[in-house]
Amino acid sequence: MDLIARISEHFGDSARLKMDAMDALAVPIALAAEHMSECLLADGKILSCGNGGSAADAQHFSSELINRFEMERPGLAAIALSTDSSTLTSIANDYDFSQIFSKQVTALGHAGDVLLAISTSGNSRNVIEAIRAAHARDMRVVALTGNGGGQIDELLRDDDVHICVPATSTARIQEVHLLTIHCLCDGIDCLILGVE
Ligand SMILES: O=C(CO)[C@@H](O)[C@H](O)[C@H](O)[C@H](O)COP(=O)(O)O
Ligand SMILES: [Zn+2]
Repeated sequence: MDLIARISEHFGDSARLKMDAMDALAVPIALAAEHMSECLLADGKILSCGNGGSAADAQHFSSELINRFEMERPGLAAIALSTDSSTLTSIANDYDFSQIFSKQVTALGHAGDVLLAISTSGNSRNVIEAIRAAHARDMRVVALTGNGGGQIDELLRDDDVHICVPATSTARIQEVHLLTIHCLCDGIDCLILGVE
C-alpha cells in the first residue's frame, strides 16, 4: 500500500474539484450571501442543519456567525439544529428521526429567516422535512448539496438558492461545502460591514 500516492491523489482530486466547481458555484454562493445578509440586517436569523459531517458543517457555520469569521463585527443570529441532544433524542424517540430538524424549524423559525440545509446526497429525510417546514414558515432555503441535488433539487422553490457541488464522493463534496461556508461567511461580513 503506497499511502503517499493515495494522499497525493486525495489532494489532487480535492484541489481539481474546487477549481472545476468555482464557475458553477460562485453565482449561487454570492446570491446566498446576499439573501443571508438581508435576513440578518432585518433582524432575522439563520437556522442550519445536516447529518454527520454536515452536522459539523452546520455548527461550524453558526459558530462563525455568532462569534466571528475573519473581520471584527457584532455577533450575528444563527442556530445549528444539530446540537441540542435533549431536543434531538426526544423528537427521535417520541416521533421519528425524520422530524429532528423540522420540529425545531417550526418552533424557532419565522418568516424572513433562512434555513441552510446541508446534505451531500440531497436525499436525507430529516433535511428534506426541514426544508418543507421552512417553506411552511415562509423562510427562504439555501441548500448545500452534491450528487445532482437528489430529492432536495425537486423540492426547492424559485426564491431558494441551490449550491450543488458537481461531484459524487461524499468526502469531496464535504470539502467543497466547507469552502462554500467560508465564502458565505466572508460574503456576509463584506455585505454587512459595507466592504468595497
Ligand atoms: O462525514 C461523513 C462521510 O464523510 C458521514 O458522516 C456523512 O456525513 C453521513 O454518512 C451522513 O449521514 C450523510 O448524509 P447526507 O450528506 O447524504 O445528507
Ligand atoms: Zn471556519
